[in-house]
Amino acid sequence: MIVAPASSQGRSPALLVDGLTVAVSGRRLVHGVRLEVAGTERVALIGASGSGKSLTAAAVLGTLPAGAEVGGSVHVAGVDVTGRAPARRPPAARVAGVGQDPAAALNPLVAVGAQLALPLRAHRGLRGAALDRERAGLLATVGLTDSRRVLASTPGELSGGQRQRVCIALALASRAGLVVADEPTTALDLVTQAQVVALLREATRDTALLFITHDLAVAAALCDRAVVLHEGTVVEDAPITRLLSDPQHEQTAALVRAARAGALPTPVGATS
Ligand SMILES: Nc1ncnc2c1ncn2[C@@H]1O[C@H](COP(=O)(O)OP(=O)(O)OP(=O)(O)O)[C@@H](O)[C@H]1O
Repeated sequence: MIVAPASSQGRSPALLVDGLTVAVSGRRLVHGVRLEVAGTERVALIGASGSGKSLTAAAVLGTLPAGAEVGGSVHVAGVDVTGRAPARRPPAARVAGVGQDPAAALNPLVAVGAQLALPLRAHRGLRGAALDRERAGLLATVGLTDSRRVLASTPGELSGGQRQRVCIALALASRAGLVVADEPTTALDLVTQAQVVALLREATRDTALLFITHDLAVAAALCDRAVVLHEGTVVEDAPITRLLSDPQHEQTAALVRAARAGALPTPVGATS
């Protein structure tokens, strides 16, 4: 089903999640989430641990656990992909994912070059010299200039930051209109975190980004707007500058305090 155009230009948003509910083993964990990401917008989905960020991201990516019950709708570029696995979505509704653990996302036994070749062949039909040029170009885009060495390396021969750069290159390889990055900097040291955030900003210049994080400071460095989740419900959706200066919900205020203190957020209602 094609949704009605959302923007004034008459184009469907890159992502429209409406009334999303997710239940696992009969337990409702996401309750009617609504969020929208326009064409080249970068939006943070933010909340404390357990607030439902990853389940929402998984519903968008089509990677919910088997048996999860989904309600409401997920539209990517106007295409209804609710409950559809990635392989059952048309190319126009492709979503690229970057996870929090690059070591888990990459095949440890296969050289980076071969892993990068897969989406370039499958989604863009590249072969031979064109494939080689695109691989080197993608690695340069993510700041890996020693492309010959990186392409020949297995993931274990790279640093954690280099592995995450490879994952971002993989996400860009399919030219999906929407990138969903679920806590992609969590496993990295502070300096590498800042580099990966800068890279994501640059790499998603022409792409929509849904950036999942518990850290409002990281979100502010990358995104213009944030959707705040609490116990599976959206409690606030506003420009990040407004969230920082004038949080409307207690949970947002807790995230602001945590960002200012450089610490992890304490869920609202916690007694310690
Ligand atoms: N496969 C699953 N089976 C059962 N419960 C789950 C499953 N995945 C998540 N949950 C539960 O759903 C709730 C939301 O989890 P989710 O992973 O979406 O939170 P999150 O905001 O991404 O947290 P974190 O920041 O810690 O990753 C939590 O209570 C979690 O325990």
